[in-house]
Amino acid sequence: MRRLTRGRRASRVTHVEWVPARPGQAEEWPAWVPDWLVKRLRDHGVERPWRHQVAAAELVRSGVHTVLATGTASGKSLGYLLPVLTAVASTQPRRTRRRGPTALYLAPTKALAADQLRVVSTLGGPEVPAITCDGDSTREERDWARDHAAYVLTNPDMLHRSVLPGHSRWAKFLGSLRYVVVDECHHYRGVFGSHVAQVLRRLRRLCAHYGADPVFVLASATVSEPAVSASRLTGLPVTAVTEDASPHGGLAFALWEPPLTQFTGERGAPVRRSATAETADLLADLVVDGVRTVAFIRSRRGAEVVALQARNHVAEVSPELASRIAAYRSGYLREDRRELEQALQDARLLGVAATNALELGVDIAGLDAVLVAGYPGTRASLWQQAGRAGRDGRGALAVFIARDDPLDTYLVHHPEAIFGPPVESTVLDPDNPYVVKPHLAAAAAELPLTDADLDQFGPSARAAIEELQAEGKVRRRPQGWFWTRRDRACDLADIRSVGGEQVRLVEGSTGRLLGTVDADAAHTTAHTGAVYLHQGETYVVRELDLESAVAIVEAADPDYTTTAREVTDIEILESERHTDWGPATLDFGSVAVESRVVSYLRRALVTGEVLGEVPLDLPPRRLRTRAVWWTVSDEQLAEAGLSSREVPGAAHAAEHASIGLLPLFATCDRWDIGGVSTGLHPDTGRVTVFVYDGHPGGAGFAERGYDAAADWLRATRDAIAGCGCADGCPSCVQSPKCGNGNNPLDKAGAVRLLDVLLAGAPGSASPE
Ligand SMILES: Nc1ncnc2c1ncn2[C@@H]1O[C@H](COP(=O)(O)OP(=O)(O)OP(=O)(O)O)[C@@H](O)[C@H]1O
Repeated sequence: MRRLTRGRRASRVTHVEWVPARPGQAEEWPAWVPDWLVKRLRDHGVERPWRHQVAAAELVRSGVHTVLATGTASGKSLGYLLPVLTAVASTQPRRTRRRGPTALYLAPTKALAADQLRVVSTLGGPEVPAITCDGDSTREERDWARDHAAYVLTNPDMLHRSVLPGHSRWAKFLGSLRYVVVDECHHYRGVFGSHVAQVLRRLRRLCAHYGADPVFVLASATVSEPAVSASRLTGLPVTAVTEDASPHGGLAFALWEPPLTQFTGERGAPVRRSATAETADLLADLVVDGVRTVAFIRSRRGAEVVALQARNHVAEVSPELASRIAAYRSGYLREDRRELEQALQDARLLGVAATNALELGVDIAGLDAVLVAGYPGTRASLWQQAGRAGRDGRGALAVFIARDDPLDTYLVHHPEAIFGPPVESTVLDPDNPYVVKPHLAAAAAELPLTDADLDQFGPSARAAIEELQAEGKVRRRPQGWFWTRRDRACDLADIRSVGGEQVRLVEGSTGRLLGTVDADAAHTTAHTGAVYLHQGETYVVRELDLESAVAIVEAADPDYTTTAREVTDIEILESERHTDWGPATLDFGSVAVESRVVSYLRRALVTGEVLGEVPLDLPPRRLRTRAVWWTVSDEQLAEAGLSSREVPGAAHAAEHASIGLLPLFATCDRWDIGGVSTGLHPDTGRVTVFVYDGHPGGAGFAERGYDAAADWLRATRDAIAGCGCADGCPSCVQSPKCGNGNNPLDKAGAVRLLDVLLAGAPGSASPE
């Protein structure tokens, strides 16, 4: 640590948190855990369970829906495996076995389910017949899963497309279902989360039909209010276990802010050295010192650049050492991960630059340091990555290196947001009518939908089923609503997409179909000239043809990235929730948004320097969604000393920074939300700043913004005020996707505007 911060670099470390080593708190095995299971666990080095594992296991065993939200590698799996394996195991000889209780395990990725199968097979042995069932399974494997398995590992996609529509073949399995395990449940957020929430409601309805009422057990990263998110996801009351009793080694966790350079960006704003360049330097230094390090970078291209630069730096000192740095770029293949773990383990490799692909399911012992280049989007991910350091109980180092955006800047200056109690919550809206509707159709195709069923699908279900009826997709008969078409109802919902039409990505030189992208997202990510990342490979879009819904792309290796810029108008349709903050107002409700991509910006990959802006001619898109918005009165503007000429720049700057900071409170990506600000909005008659969900029907992010508004806008104010630049830069108020070229922006005005807004917010000291 000391060596890294020598000389000029000292000022780049904004904070070091010493996380002390903590001994584990073990308990005795619950009396109901069978001896064979205890023996197998002991054989695998688990002498006794940690306290939180027993707490969760007892709750689950007694039939309470439970979410286990403890730290990375705290042994969450064992917390649910104890009761689940105990319940579904059978000691009868296999041939004479009758179908006993079953369990279903859901993972967000196939790779994670495959990894979990190894654990379950090892612990469950012949007593628990287990198998994965996913898109790659053969017919024989699926048949076996249905007819013989006690523990089936799958994913929500497979449930949605195969298991639920074909439920009659799964009748015995579903009728015997005792437990549903939802692993890494913080992944089910935003629109994807809303879809999975509906898939789980369909699952529960079919289980009830076959006479089962399974207990749900969820595992989550540490987030705020895990029980609330888990309840929203499952539609059931859920109890949380959050106290982590597993041991960990000491960790020095440093926060790092790259220095300003002599480069200037848009409107003469100072540019910071890129997180990528800074990370490459740190990785090189650590490797030279023989420190086993993994650097996490958001994009695959970035990971390659970091590995290459680190190798070049190290080669100046020792060419031999340079070959012990690698980029991790082989997707999710398990063999690759195992090879990498092994190479790091036996020190053949000393430095790895990896994407988040490495984040889940890697058990690397003996990692001395972790570098995290840029906030990985959620605090859960940050800890998941940093938590890879020091797994073997020895002291370790983690460094978070800020990129130049408002959230990263805020974090390096506000360590409590990383080390204090979590404020981020896993956000999803199970009642999004755009999501509920296709799932109701799928449910009606599975079994006729009754009035009582509709209640399970939430408050928007009744209107949705009536729409489906008007469209002639379902018909009402005495037993309920039926699906009337010959096509598959489940095809109406693509649970990994946000809805709407799809644009195909076609490689021009080969005619190969690479995949699809939502038409709406195509405007911002697959426009002509865009650098497009697909499964880690880089392509440049030669042409986006919206009429035929095709983007022609070519593999390429450009040394720049692109960012689309759009302009937006917004209309308030209805305010659903309202609060007054003194003379200021805060609302949440439905809005109609019209946006148009007008150009794209090219930025150098390594330095982040702006290379130029290219105009685009794309049609406007319309979106009905939800937004949070605030206004202040004219008297408050006067109090803030803002003249009518200054108001638009102040509001615009506050809007940009608030979009940047919302992901701290709601697990969303900056790209999932948008904003609009105006000095005078026709629907409010006042200066108004909106932040909206970028998906039809909303995704829950704006609502979380409304609920956490005082903390969120206070953090926004502090992020702007705390940035070291003079007049605004990408680290505070400039936004890469601003369609107005970041003009006008008034940094100082934004702080004054937010101050008058927040004066009447809850938790504020009353004005003197
Ligand atoms: N009571 C225990 N005693 C000793 N080792 C344990 C105990 N419980 C779990 N382990 C070990 O700890 C490691 C991490 O466990 P596991 O993968 O279940 O954690 P997790 O919380 O699910 O991790 P992640 O954060 O990656 O989701 C495993 O190698 C497991 O065998």
